[in-house]
Amino acid sequence: MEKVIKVDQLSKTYGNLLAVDNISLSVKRGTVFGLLGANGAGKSTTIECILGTKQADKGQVSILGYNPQKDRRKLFQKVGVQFQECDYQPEIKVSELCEETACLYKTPADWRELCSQFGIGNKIKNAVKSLSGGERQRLFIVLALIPNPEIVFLDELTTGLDAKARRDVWKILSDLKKKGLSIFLTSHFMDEVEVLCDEICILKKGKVVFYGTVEESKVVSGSKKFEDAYLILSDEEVDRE
Ligand SMILES: Nc1ncnc2c1ncn2[C@@H]1O[C@H](COP(=O)(O)OP(=O)(O)OP(=O)(O)O)[C@@H](O)[C@H]1O
Repeated sequence: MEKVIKVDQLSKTYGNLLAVDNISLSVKRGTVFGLLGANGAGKSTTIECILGTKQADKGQVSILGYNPQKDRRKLFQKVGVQFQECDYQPEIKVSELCEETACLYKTPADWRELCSQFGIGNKIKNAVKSLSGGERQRLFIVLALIPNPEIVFLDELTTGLDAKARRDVWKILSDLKKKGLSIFLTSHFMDEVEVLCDEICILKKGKVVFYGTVEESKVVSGSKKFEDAYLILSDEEVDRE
């Protein structure tokens, strides 16, 4: 199967801190890849180095065969990114932000349909700043999908969403995956990872401590439940003792 993301021996330091330590991974087309790890394990830094928004100290990255730093313009049309926050004019409405975003792409998705799929169809006339935290989070997923991307990066996918909204998001992403979308996500919710991810990589202090499927993680750790497997492999239990 074609690999849409290839990362080879990526490292990134902040001063004396080795935040990403020699990470290699790849993502196959039409699959969901989950990057997991405790707070501070290096997930966001890895994503930013993959996207080229942060300069890695070492390593090679290719997205859809392009170098993300050199071929930013070409990748812009093909890759969606969910931001935790984004800059928008203070009074801008949901519809205006979506329209402005759609204008940037050659073949944008129907943002009205996306908004209603994500349960914010009745909010499009409202100011973005008036949305609840969970509504804004859903809007940011919509914005990431407006490019009609081949790959989408979703950092802390459903943080702040209620139980129903989380399940709705899982269903929509599963449907998009069936249509060929490749998804790179981070999440602290193991139920979500278990439902969505074809492959996972667990980081601890910037290093890969497990790479494989959810099922394999259970076998390797001798756990029946994935959450237990995650805690054992990421060593979070030991750290908290
Ligand atoms: N700009 C920065 N300058 C200095 N240190 C940083 C910077 N950004 C991140 N770090 C540190 O690098 C490490 C990795 O941070 P990162 O944000 O990548 O972790 P994360 O796995 O995404 O965490 P979380 O789950 O809390 O979002 C942490 O120790 C963090 O404090």
